[in-house]
Amino acid sequence: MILDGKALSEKRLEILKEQIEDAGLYPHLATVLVGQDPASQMYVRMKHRACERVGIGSVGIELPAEATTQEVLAAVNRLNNDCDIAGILVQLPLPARVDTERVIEAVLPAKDVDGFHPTNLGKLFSGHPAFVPCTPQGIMTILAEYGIETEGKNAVVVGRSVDVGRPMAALLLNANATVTICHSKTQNLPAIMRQADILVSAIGRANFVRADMVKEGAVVVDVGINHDENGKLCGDVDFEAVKEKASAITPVPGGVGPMTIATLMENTFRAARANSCTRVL
Ligand SMILES: NC(=O)C1=CN([C@@H]2O[C@H](COP(=O)(O)OP(=O)(O)OC[C@H]3O[C@@H](n4cnc5c(N)ncnc54)[C@H](OP(=O)(O)O)[C@@H]3O)[C@@H](O)[C@H]2O)C=CC1
Ligand SMILES: Nc1nc(=O)c2c([nH]1)NC[C@@H]1CN(c3ccc(C(=O)N[C@@H](CCC(=O)O)C(=O)O)cc3)C=[N+]21
Repeated sequence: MILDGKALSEKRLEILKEQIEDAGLYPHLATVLVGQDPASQMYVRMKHRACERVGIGSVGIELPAEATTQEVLAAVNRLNNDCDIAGILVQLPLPARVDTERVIEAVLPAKDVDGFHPTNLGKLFSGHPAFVPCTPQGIMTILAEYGIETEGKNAVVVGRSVDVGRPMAALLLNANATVTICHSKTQNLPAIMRQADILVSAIGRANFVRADMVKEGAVVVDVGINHDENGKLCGDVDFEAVKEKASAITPVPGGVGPMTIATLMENTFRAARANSCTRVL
């Protein structure tokens, strides 16, 4: 079974558009982009396009690559204090000189639609999620929509980043899976991966996950966004070989990525509903 994140995201965006209309709200998402990285520019454009589709206004703040931590903090503070902004997304990665931690901690947790603020991550890890990072939340939506059970299952998450691997593990744990988190120092990684009923790969290496690392019948979720030797977009998983072994698998493109963006839109609507000072503009 191919887990069609693209189709599911389209469906969720349609539903969301109606919910936003019915609520009589015109939520706004602000993105903060520092520098001119073409991939980051593309992601921000994709997010603004999704906003437009569902009836969310978007404000794009762009700062030069030389911006200081103070300048980024000032931009975030202005957005925190702007009643019309429901959600704030600081596009990552920030240039190395900028103190990413300080910037993320400056975003008001109530506007942190990325779910990266320590308050929101703490809530997630304590089993009381508020805003949850969009990529792992989108993956949970895929699993739920396709009726994939997590309770009691062995879940293996490869990758421990704050934006994907760690919150993915917390969500699976909250959903009663038995969770193992692996990373670049993990010993016997293929043997651990072969134990997985649900295998999530968030590494960032083309064709890392081969068929011999996957248990027959496993559910395989591919978070990776890479380019193969021919420059073609691909995930972490050797899709053609692994799909023969897996009971279900997400493709790249068209799997996790579109669900990340749909979840961002859902989080922004939630932020707007909770934001007592959001007015209809
Ligand atoms: N589809 C989507 O919506 C999204 C896709 N992505 C993509 O997902 C991938 C991961 O993103 P992100 O989590 O931000 O990346 P990071 O680079 O922050 O983290 C990668 C993780 O993979 C681990 N890792 C790297 N190499 C190996 C290895 N050989 N064996 C085991 N573990 C390894 C690292 O371990 P260690 O900690 O030890 O260094 C690290 O924990 C990227 O391709 C990114 O583009 C990211 C966000 C959203
Ligand atoms: N603050 C912040 N929040 C993020 O959520 C965030 C971020 N920074 N930095 C970068 C990563 C990456 N990310 C993706 C979103 C959509 C696709 C996506 O839709 N991909 C399409 C393919 C798009 C293409 O053609 O390249 C797909 O997989 O089908 C991928 C990756 C969000 N990120």
